[in-house]
Amino acid sequence: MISARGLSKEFTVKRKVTHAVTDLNIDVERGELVAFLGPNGAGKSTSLRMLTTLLPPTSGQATVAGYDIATGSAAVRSRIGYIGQGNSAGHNHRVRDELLSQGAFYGMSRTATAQRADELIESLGLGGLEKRPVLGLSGGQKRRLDIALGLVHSPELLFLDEPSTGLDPQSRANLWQHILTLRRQHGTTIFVTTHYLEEADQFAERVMVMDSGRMIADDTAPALKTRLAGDVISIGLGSMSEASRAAELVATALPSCRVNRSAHDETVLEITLERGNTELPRLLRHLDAAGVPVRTAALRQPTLDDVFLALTGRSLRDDSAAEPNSSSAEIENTGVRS
Ligand SMILES: Nc1ncnc2c1ncn2[C@@H]1O[C@H](COP(=O)(O)OP(=O)(O)OP(=O)(O)O)[C@@H](O)[C@H]1O
Repeated sequence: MISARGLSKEFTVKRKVTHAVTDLNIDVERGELVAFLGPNGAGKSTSLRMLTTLLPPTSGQATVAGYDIATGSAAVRSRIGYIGQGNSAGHNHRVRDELLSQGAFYGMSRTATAQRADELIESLGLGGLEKRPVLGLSGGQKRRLDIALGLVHSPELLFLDEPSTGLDPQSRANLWQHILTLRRQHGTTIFVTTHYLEEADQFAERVMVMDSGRMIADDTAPALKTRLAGDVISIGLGSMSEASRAAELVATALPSCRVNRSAHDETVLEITLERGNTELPRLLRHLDAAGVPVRTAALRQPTLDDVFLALTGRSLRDDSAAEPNSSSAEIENTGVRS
């Protein structure tokens, strides 16, 4: 569905060159759901705009839905849907009229457009809103209308640029349910950029990570986490000196792990390692036997943010995307010797 080789884009503004995207290589199979992650300015939108033929690349080539983006842009456009970051619907127009105009724009017959509009209104949960002006829709309803507009001509491939940004958690979850249902029903290939790491983790089969215009990772979320991040065990000690002693003992017992002090509490050690669930009991016994009582212990599965941190040394998570990690399990340890 998508094959890109060496795709690059430079912008020159007042003689200053920005390498927005450098040497991008992508292969996406029919039916895949791929999440494209990266911090602000990483080059995600520029990549999407090149793949959707909105922006000519500076160098490199790509075929999308079987056609070259440079020589077959009309064929590409007729086979894809692109939902950008802004709302695409006209504010004073009514929901169903917008869908009908979109069908006419793609050269569909009136009957086919009307049938498709009604199908999309039903499948995107817009029933009852057909005659409502776009201005009167909620944020989540507007985004669902945008998606419906992108799907009127039944594209094989749908590009979504941050579809859920600005929505409350419930509307985001609802939007994703609609996206997943569409995919299940029609087998649409979906390529989505998002700032929400949890969404990518939960819904995408494949995660591509961009940073500074380059692709730095491309795999399934579990594979990236296992290969790059590792589990994190946090253990709380009674004092700074006990934490130092525990850090030495841990580093000796598990030479391949990483031991850091928590940024929030220096008496807490954060130990990054593989197979945290089997290592945690061993570690507790070891510290106990050495006479270092552990006050608290917690095991956290890695997140995609840990993956980004491992790759770049920086966190991808910003405050607006922050959500508690529901998979962490906390275990109390009294520190009593056995
Ligand atoms: N039309 C343009 N002219 C000049 N520079 C641009 C243009 N479009 C993008 N850039 C620059 O290219 C780089 C990549 O931008 P891009 O919008 O692709 O990033 P992004 O990953 O989509 O970011 P965000 O998550 O904020 O949307 C940035 O440094 C941006 O300032």
